Amino acid sequence: MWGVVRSTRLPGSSSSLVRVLFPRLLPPRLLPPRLLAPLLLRQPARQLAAKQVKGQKKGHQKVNADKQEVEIRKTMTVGDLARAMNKDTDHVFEALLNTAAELSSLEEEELLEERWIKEVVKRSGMKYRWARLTQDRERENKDATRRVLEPDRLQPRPPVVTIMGHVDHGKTSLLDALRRSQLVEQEAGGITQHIGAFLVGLPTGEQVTFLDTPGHAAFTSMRARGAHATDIIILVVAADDGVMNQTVESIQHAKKAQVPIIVAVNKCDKPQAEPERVARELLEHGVVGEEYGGHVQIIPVSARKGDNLLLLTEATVALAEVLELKADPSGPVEGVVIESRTDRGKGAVASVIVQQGTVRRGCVLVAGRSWAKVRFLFDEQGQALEGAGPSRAVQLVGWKDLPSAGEELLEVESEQRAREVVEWRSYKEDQAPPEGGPEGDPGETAGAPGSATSRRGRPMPTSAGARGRQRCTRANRQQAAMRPSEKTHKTQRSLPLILKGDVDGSVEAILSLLESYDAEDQCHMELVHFGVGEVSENDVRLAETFSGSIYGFNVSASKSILRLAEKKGVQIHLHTIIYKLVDDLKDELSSTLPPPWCHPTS
Ligand SMILES: Nc1nc2c(ncn2[C@@H]2O[C@H](COP(=O)(O)OP(=O)(O)OP(=O)(O)O)[C@@H](O)[C@H]2O)c(=O)[nH]1
Repeated sequence: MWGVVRSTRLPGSSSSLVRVLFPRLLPPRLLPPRLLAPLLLRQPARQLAAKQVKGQKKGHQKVNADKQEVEIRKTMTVGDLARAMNKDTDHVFEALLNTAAELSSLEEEELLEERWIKEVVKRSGMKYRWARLTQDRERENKDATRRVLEPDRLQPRPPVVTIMGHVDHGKTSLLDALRRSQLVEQEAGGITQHIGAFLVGLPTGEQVTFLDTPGHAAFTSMRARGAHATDIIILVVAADDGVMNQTVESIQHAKKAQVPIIVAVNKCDKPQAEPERVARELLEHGVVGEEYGGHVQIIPVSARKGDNLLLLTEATVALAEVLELKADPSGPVEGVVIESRTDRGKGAVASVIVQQGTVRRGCVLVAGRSWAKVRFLFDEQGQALEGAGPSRAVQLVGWKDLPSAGEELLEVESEQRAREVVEWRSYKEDQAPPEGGPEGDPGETAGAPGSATSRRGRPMPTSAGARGRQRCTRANRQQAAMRPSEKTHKTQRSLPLILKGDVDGSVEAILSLLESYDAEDQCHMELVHFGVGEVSENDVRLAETFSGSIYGFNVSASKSILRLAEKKGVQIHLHTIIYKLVDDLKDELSSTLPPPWCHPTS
């Protein structure tokens, strides 16, 4: 989706240099003499230097002491190593020539194997020192973890349900209809707040918590996490449209997360409705309805008319009984953050689903790298609560920083302990390998700091926020590590970016989209900073320092900020439609490329 307009590789980019330097990709006779000569010259020089060192056995100790020391870690990219050695990345590639290292696929942001890290240092006439090992030995694990549950304390709890399905099949209408039915039932005059989830009570007294996740394709990553925080998925399929792409995608999410499905065949009020056809189409995707001998309940409904909504909720409760959902309402709180935002009056506010324990005022909680001493709890009607037990969705006020959606929530014994956990996680996150590294799918990183584990022990995908933070830290580190001359004479084209959004969920969704950017070799997208809230003076200053642009989604910028930006030559792009923002960004990335007729020759 990112295809930047011109596809010509930029001469001089590190990847093209690798190919030039790597003889297997380009036979030596094709190498331009300008590049070949220094290579041929350097090789014997290095061998000679090695021979000289061998011959000087007596002076060996002294030579070793004189060598430049490089601090190495087990996880280092080519770029990291180059910076640690105070060299450029081409030096690292060059040092790996004539070794078995896979240079053809090696890029600046790729992790190097430990043996190649050592080899590069050795071949550069330097010596290494393990940085991380000594630090790790000194640093004890201070993280907070989930507790081991005691079976005799467990009590039945309401199910947490996510509604998924194809665009326009009626997810929002169904959620609204369910929420309305609840309001009518309670006859509550309170204002319904969007807190990412709401509780529906049945006439029989049972309750269901519905996760109110956004339905658009752009929010796929959030939905994936929704599936992990949920007990049951209601799959909405329009009776007049049948099984479509995102219906299949939702089935896959459910299967991957091992969450059972109930199918709501919506729009059954329409004359074109064919619920039987939907049931047949679902068979092809392994969703077997009861009438075909399977276990999946397929219920015809109409969100518009409110038909069969009670039946749908009852089916959900019946399935929950089969699942024997239980939790311990006592003991330390555990949960998951489903939404977070900054409120003018209340400060950082997080909507969470409680999974174990009962959250109360005064509880000290950690979520990722944020912590809170709970000052207030509110339900979706804006009513203050004394406490909220398992499966309840509540808004919590009292956070020091905004936690990210999808993050695991854990109670700790004191504020001091919370600070300790957050400090430990920040340290671990800074140490973590970059996304796309050899440690597995970045979306499925288990046990990484700030990532959550579901109640069934399934790993929750790392939030786009956590990955974005890693990216930001690296971008800032790289910028900080640059010599002043390099800051002004960077050869690789790059677009430094500052991203602001109204709520955490929208920032996460945009970060997920940015992750699919695949034209790094043409223009490097450098995420300098991202966050929730209006465009601030600090954002403009950052953009000025990095010569970058600010992109805002559903946020504004005051007149004084706009004036400051104009004065500093910083561009602010404000959007209310996510795809317009992405299109605008694509245009800006394309505009950083040179016109096709003026590629530099060296
Ligand atoms: N006739 C009929 N129309 C419905 C029903 N439910 C939803 N619609 C209509 O279908 C359209 C899409 O409904 P939404 O609830 O926005 O669908 P959605 O799946 O949430 O859409 P996205 O958020 O874009 O994925 C709207 O025009 C609704 O009025 C229904 O039960 N019957």
